[in-house]
Amino acid sequence: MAALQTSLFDDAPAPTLTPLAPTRHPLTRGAWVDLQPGWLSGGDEVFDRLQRDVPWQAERRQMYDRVVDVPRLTRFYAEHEPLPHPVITSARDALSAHYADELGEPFATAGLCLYRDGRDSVAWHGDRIGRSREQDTMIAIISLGAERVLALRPRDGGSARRFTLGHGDLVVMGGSCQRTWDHAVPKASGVSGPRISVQLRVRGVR
Ligand SMILES: O=C(O)CCC(=O)C(=O)O
Ligand SMILES: [Fe+2]
Repeated sequence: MAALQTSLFDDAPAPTLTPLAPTRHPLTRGAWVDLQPGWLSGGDEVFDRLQRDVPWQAERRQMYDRVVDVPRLTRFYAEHEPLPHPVITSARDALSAHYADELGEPFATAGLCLYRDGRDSVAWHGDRIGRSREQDTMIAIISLGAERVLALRPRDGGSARRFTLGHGDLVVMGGSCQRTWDHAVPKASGVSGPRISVQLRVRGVR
């Protein structure tokens, strides 16, 4: 019965993307981070739907000569695959339009990650599978749910930066960031609630 299916979210405010006006934080070596806290409002409904509907999978990742469990759940949406919430499509299109001149191509794929609590994390890495190994690119992330830190550190040494991402915040890593810096979401002992990260990337970059 349709009425029953929607009733769970009937009282929730509709998800809304506010106009894009991120603040740029330059890093070293032509890397930068754009931030817009609270870009998505009404994200509770989005979080609940994604947590419930996405076919989450345990992640295995090749690291050196071993395959290890990465402590978080993920789901990758390839280009043209239907996305699990319409607001992700709207966000992808708004970001593609906003960054068109600078990026030169649209955002195409969506990687979703579920950090079940503060014990889930992702270790230091750059998204260097594909063209991003040699070329500048952008990775846009919408953060939902529990506040977590996105840490960044230059690969050639130097001091790390930490950006706290809250519910509905947008962060875009750009310029040389994937090649010259690494990033991580460290374990957070005080965090008991879940976080969902939605990462938008261009074709051929992971
Ligand atoms: O959780 C995040 O916001 C970052 C995830 C990430 O860096 C990745 O999956 O490549
Ligand atoms: Fe990453």
